[in-house]
Amino acid sequence: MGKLISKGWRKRDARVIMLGLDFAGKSTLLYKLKSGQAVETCPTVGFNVESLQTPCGISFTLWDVGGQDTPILEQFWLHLLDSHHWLQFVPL
Ligand SMILES: Nc1nc2c(ncn2[C@@H]2O[C@H](COP(=O)(O)OP(=O)(O)OP(=O)(O)O)[C@@H](O)[C@H]2O)c(=O)[nH]1
Ligand SMILES: [Mg+2]
Repeated sequence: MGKLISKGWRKRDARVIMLGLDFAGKSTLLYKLKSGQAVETCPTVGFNVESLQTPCGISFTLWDVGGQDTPILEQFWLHLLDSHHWLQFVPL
């Protein structure tokens, strides 16, 4: 995200998908960024979505995807793979 906030970046909004194994700390990071505080989390079923704005006016939509294998997560991946719109935000 630091790169997006740097001077040369002109787009004013970004969508970020947070991926990682279960218990890696994704939701903790999401809510820390959102509220500035460490919050107690539960294992994510499906995904959490939060929006936040930096002081310099860049909007982020953060998708925190649960690391555990669930049918909801499978649906999410199918939706992601079906959508070129989302694929452009997946780092390679
Ligand atoms: N020591 C330490 N513990 C952390 C840190 N970040 C998260 N945790 C703890 O790790 C556990 C899992 O954190 P979550 O944020 O729920 O992990 P997650 O990646 O969202 O897990 P899933 O939702 O199952 O995919 C929690 O008990 C957190 O308190 C960290 O930086 N240091
Ligand atoms: Mg989680």
